[in-house]
Amino acid sequence: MTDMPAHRDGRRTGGDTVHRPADTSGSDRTELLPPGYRVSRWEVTESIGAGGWATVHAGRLVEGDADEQEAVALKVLPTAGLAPRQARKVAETARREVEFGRRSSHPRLIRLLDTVVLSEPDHPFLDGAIVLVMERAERSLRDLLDAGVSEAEGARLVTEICEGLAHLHRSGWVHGDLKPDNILLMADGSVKLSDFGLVTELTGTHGTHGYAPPMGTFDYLPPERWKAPLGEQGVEVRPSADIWALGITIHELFASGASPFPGATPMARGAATQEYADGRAPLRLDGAVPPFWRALTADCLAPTHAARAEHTAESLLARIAERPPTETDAPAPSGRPGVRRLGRRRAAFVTLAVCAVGATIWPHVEGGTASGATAAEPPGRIRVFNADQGCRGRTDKDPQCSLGLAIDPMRPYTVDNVVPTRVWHGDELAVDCWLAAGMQIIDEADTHSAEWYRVRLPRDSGRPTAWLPAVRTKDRPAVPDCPAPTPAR
Ligand SMILES: Nc1ncnc2c1ncn2[C@@H]1O[C@H](COP(=O)(O)OP(=O)(O)OP(=O)(O)O)[C@@H](O)[C@H]1O
Repeated sequence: MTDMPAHRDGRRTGGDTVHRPADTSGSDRTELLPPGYRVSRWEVTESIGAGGWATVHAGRLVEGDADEQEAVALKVLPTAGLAPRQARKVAETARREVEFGRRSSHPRLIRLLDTVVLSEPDHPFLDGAIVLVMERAERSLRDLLDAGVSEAEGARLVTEICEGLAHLHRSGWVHGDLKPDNILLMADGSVKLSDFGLVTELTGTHGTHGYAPPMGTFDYLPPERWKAPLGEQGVEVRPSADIWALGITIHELFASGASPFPGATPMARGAATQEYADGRAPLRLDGAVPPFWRALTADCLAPTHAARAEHTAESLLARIAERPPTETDAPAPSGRPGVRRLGRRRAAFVTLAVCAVGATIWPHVEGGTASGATAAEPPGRIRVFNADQGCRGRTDKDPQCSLGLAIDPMRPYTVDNVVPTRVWHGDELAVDCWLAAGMQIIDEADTHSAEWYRVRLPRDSGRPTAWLPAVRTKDRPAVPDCPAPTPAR
């Protein structure tokens, strides 16, 4: 979130000029808290960066239980020295983040672990500052833009962004400031949305809209926001605003950071946005954006709320799941599928913990045994292991904790390559055979493996078998080698 004129991209919303006060700390804002500084049970290790209102530091847990998250990010929102109006904005930002963090939890959203108010009578700039303690990401999507991504990698990233958005919208919230800076990448490469300072709860008779402070980031604001009246409650926002921001983000992802709207400054690009929305200029998408994503981006960038509203995060996820495979998804000559254009990026990540589209559960697992398997006695059995600690030790089959089985172990492990049947931590599966060299998978604990197990599916699931990455089980049964799999759909 920002409405600062001096921000990296000169971002600021229209009609609400707010200037950051002179920094009274006497130091670089990003070093607001020195290494070793103690914030409740955490200690600052280094600085990460600064946004419009906040500075973010890396921290580690120095007092707590062994199963608590050790690496955290500490987002500091100082209020001292601000004019009353600015202080109110910071407090409102913090209030939204905390309220949202308290009520929402999803694997695609950065988790808020705690909030702390600093008491530093001898340091007026820090005294009363609010610190949000969050899970720590490795970097943001912004860091990937210059180098560009392959289509397969882009597909995975957009899928995961949509999963986060779909959850938000389903739960009745609008993010309000979606952009590559607020799309964080964890150590395993998975996506989590962050920065909920402008998050808005949908109200209205049918829960269709909410009201937010007149802030945001110029380059990601939908055309209607430029003309939105500012009422007592703020400006009206709807989920379609996030879909617009998603369209800009997808374009930037495939076009090495380029906006679809021409202009040297955010204001100029804003003017171009309005020309397009008024029908005075066509939408010109960069040729680097692959055909499937061009069509999707154009729908996200439908010029009016009404036209955009039919493209929800859920419907986009379903479209992506149906995406026909392209050349970059096909096995590479080296026999290591899909890795050619990933460069330093890893081959494939376990990204299928959540699959919002058409998931059905493993219907015959009772007491942890897959009794509905197809043929007679299987050569082996394995238990599913979920690296996400929060998903272990629960028995409620929460969809957020479900794991996917691949259709083809040689293709990227993405939503278009999984069967509808889901499995959960502890499920026992019948195994036919072991594959040594499929698509390489990296789990949340950074375990790499190209090994897979072919597991049997229940009789009524439409196909006899599917594939579980070996990183998803701790068992190593003595089963025969699988024959080389033939490409499947
Ligand atoms: N949980 C986190 N883990 C790791 N880095 C983070 C985390 N949250 C934020 N950051 C990084 O810290 C920096 C500042 O983040 P912040 O949310 O304050 O600002 P921003 O989103 O860049 O700007 P603004 O909120 O003003 O639009 C960014 O580089 C961001 O990627």
